[in-house]
Amino acid sequence: MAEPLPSMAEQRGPRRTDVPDQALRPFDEARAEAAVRELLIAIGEDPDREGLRDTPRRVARAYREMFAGLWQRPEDVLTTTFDLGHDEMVLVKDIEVFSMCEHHLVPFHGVAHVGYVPSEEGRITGLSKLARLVEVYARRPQVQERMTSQIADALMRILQPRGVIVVIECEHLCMSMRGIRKPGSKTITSAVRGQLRDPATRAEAMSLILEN
Ligand SMILES: Nc1nc2c(ncn2[C@@H]2O[C@H](COP(=O)(O)OP(=O)(O)OP(=O)(O)O)[C@@H](O)[C@H]2O)c(=O)[nH]1
Ligand SMILES: [Zn+2]
Repeated sequence: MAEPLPSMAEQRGPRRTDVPDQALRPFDEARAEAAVRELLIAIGEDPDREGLRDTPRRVARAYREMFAGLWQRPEDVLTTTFDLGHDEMVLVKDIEVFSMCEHHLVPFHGVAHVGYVPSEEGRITGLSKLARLVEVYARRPQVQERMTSQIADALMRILQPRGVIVVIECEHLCMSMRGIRKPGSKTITSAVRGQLRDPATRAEAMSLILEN
């Protein structure tokens, strides 16, 4: 007989409301594997049948990759900056995003648009770094609203631009493949900081984002 697992009540720690910016501990592949094996048993499957034998290991590795953002800091990806003297808006559109809904641990995916107005000195970053920043926050258990504001706040803090706009459009599979089952619905979130709050600048950014 397998040892009974401790009840959820026994396993729960104190409730915390803050979201840590970093992983609380290193990734524990053995624990992830054991948990997936346990999940397969819980859904009535045989984790020892041929097709499932390697699944706990595969899922553990896939989770390590999908949640890799927990071990990354935005400072580490926004390293390359240049003083180009360009002080007009820079916008990178249609950055593909895959994240995991923290309520159901199923994916949500879509696109992110990230724009900023550089500081007076025109300090800018590499364009790919904006996409890397999106990845840092997407590869975590997330809600779309928090991911949107985390990206905006990290850019403001590290690059110190005059303003930032982040718009994210995603389909949540927890609304498509289960629950309410509404495939195709899109959730749009935005976070606007600094000078981009100004209606004219914001409208310019939004028209660039929405035009095809
Ligand atoms: N605001 C927000 N809600 C989300 C996000 N991802 C998933 N959700 C919602 O989180 C909610 C969780 O609701 P619960 O009632 O606790 O869970 P549930 O019974 O599985 O809910 P249903 O999905 O309605 O079946 C659902 O309404 C989801 O649509 C997100 O990124 N942002
Ligand atoms: Zn969900």
